[in-house]
Amino acid sequence: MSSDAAIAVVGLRKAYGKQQAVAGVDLTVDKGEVFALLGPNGAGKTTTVEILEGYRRRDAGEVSVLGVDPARADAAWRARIGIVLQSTNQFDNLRVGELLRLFAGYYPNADDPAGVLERVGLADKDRAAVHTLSGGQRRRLDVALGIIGRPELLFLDEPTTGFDPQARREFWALVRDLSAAGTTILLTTHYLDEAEALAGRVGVIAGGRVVAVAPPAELGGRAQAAATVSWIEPDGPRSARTDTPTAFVRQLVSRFGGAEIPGLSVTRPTLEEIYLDMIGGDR
Ligand SMILES: Nc1ncnc2c1ncn2[C@@H]1O[C@H](COP(=O)(O)OP(=O)(O)OP(=O)(O)O)[C@@H](O)[C@H]1O
Repeated sequence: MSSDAAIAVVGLRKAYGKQQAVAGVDLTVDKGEVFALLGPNGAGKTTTVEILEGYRRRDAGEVSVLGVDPARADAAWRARIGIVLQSTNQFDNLRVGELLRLFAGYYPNADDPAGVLERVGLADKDRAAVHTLSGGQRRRLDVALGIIGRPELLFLDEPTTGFDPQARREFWALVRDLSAAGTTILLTTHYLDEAEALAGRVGVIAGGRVVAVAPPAELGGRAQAAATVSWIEPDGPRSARTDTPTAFVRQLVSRFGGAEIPGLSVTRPTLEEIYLDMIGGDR
């Protein structure tokens, strides 16, 4: 397996009784990459990620995470990865800053708790009890707990569920900062715009297998897909699908005598359309 890979998976399989949750996943995530795992409910994303995190045993396959098999990982390896877990209410009675300082104590090279609270937008909640946080604030605290140990590799499982639009944008900026600082990030999300905004590559899992891996702009031949040109004629709106939108628009321009073409737009299929096409057979 390549030494440049933060995560390398070959032939991963896991069944729960008769249910084959992961049916031969191959996956490589390079160091420094932001990789988004997409897939419908029940596709096998969480099972795959939990195996990578060392929380679940696999039935078969080779797995290397930061050069170590997570099934045999120790505390030193665990300190190098960060996991943003779904919230638990185990620490509800602690104060936000107190909880973060407690977690910082578990890591050999922890970040500054006050600085981390600032970065996740919770600086003013240092003394608030955890149970008083809103859903979105609680999720930001989960992120703070995931990054306090300065992880080399960060797992983010549906990190922005419950965020308002502004909080999502702020979170995206935080992910970009972490990425710019060299953190490798494996993200699972159901938000296609999130994958498109953050990920260098996306992998689509369906039926326990990776069915496609590509940069978001190229997934499923998106970059080459036919374009739709839309405009408005005096008697109503028109649209046309074409492989040569530039030539098509040139013709329109000459037909409109060089004047502005009302309502003109040229669009390609969205990532969501391509994705829904791709998983269509699995729903
Ligand atoms: N602990 C378990 N016991 C039995 N079956 C399980 C268990 N965990 C997951 N499964 C099954 O394995 C399959 C894959 O589940 P998994 O949670 O990995 O999917 P997912 O892609 O993360 O889905 P979602 O998007 O809904 O989170 C599903 O059919 C699920 O019902």
